[in-house]
Amino acid sequence: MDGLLDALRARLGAAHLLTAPEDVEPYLAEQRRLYRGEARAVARPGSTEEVAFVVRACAEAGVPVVAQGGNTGLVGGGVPRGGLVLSLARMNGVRAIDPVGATATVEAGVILQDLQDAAEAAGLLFPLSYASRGSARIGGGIATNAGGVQVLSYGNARDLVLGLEVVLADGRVWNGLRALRKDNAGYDLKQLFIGSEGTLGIVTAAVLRLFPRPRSTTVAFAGLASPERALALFARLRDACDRDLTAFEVMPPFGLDLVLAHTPGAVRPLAGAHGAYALIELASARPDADTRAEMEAALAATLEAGIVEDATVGASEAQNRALWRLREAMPEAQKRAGASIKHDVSVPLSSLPAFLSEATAACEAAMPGIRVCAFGHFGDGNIHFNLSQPPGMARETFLAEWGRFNRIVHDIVHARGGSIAAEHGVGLLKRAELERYGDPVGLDLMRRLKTALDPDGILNPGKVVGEGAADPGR
Ligand SMILES: O=C(O)CC[C@@H](O)C(=O)O
Ligand SMILES: [Zn+2]
Repeated sequence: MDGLLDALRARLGAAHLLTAPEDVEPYLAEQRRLYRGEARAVARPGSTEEVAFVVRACAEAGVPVVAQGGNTGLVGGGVPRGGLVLSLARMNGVRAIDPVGATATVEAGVILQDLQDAAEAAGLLFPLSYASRGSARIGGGIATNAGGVQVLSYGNARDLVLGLEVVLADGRVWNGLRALRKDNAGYDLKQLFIGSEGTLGIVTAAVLRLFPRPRSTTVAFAGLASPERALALFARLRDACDRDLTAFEVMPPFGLDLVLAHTPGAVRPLAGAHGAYALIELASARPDADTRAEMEAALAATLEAGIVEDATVGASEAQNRALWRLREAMPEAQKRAGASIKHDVSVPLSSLPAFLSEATAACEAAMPGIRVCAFGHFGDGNIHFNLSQPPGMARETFLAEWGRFNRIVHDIVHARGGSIAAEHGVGLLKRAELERYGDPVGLDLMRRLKTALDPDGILNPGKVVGEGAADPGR
C-alpha cells in the first residue's frame, strides 16, 4: 500500500492525495448514517489521464477503488469498504456547449446545479434535477442512472446521455464521447456503464442532451380524496395537456404536515385537509404557450368531474417555486421527524393506488404507531414508500426492523411486477434484496458482465452484484 501511495503522490501531487484521517473522514461519511466507510486514502485526480493512472496503479497493487462524486447517494453505493476513494470533484469543467446540436460536453465532477446554470446561460435546459443538485455531481447521476423530478417528460439520466468517456478496471480509457443521436455501430456500450454504480468502469466525461427552455411554466397543488383520485387526475391531465405535463408528484397528508412543521417559511397551500396531494407542473417551449390558462382549464374540468377537491395555481415564478419547495423539502422534513426505513419502489402505474393501500395496511398492522410516508414520482409509478418511526421509539430499535419491513413491502412490490430499486440504485442497501427478487438468469448475466469488465474486482467491490456478503436485513 505504501508503494502505491508514493506513486500516486508523485503523480498527483501531495495536495491531491489525502491520507490524514481528518481529510479522509468526509469521504467515509454516509448521509443517512446507515454506513461508515473505510479507506486508506483519497485520490483527487484532475484529468482523465490521472484517473487512468490511479486505476491502473490500484489494479496492479490489487487495491480496490471507489469513485465518488458529491457523495449524496441514498443506498451506500459510494461508501468505501477499504482501499482508495477516487474523488472526481476536481474534474468539474463544462468543456463545451453546442447550442445547435443541443449538447453539453462535461467532466464527471461538474455539480448538477452548475451544469443546469451553464445550459441556461446558453438559452437551453438540462432537465435532470433533484433536491441535492447543489452538491451532487453529474458523474454520480450517470453512474446511478438518477431519476428525479423531470423524468415524466425527459426520462432518467440514461435518456440524457449521448456519449461517455470511461476509465476501465485495467486503467484503459474507452472513448465513447460522441454527440450522435443515431449510432447503431454495434452494442450500445455506454448503457452498460450508466447505472452500474461505478462497478464496471469510472465515468470521467459525458456528452449530454439539452432541450429548449420552457417559455411558459405553471405549477399547481391539488387536494384529492385518495391516491385513486390522483391516478384519475394524472390520466386526465396527460390526455388534456399531453407533453406539457412535465411533473406529477404526490405526497400524503402526513408528509405535507411534516414539511409544514419542519420547513422554515413553508405555508399550507390549501385551506382544507385532503387524503392526498398532487404537485403538477405544466411547461412548454412553444412561443404561444400559456400553461397557466391550460392548467386552469384542466383543473376546472377535473374539479367539475369530482376528481379534484381543491387546487391552487402558482401565479408567479416565486409561487411556482414555493409549491415545488413543499415537495422537495419532503425528505429533509422526514429526516427531522426521526428515523426512517425507506423503500424506493416502482409498480405499473395502473396498480399504484392498490399497492399503496395494500402496503400501508400491511405495515400499520405489523407495527402499531408506524407512520407511512409514501411520496414521490407518482407519474413515473415510482414511490418512496418510507416509514417513519413510531413517536417515542428509539432509532436503533426501529431500524432493527428494516428486514421485516423490506419483506412486507418488497413482497407486495414483487407480486405486482414492480422494482425494489426504482431510482436510487442498489449500492449496499439493496444488494440482498436484488439477490432475493432478481431474475436468476438476469443476475447471472450481471455477474458475467462484472467478471468480464472487472475480473479482479477492483471497482467498487461488494456493490450491486459484487462479491462479499450483502448486509442482511437492509
Ligand atoms: O428521501 C427519499 O426517500 C427520496 C429522495 C428523493 O429521491 C426524492 O424524490 O425526494
Ligand atoms: Zn425521488
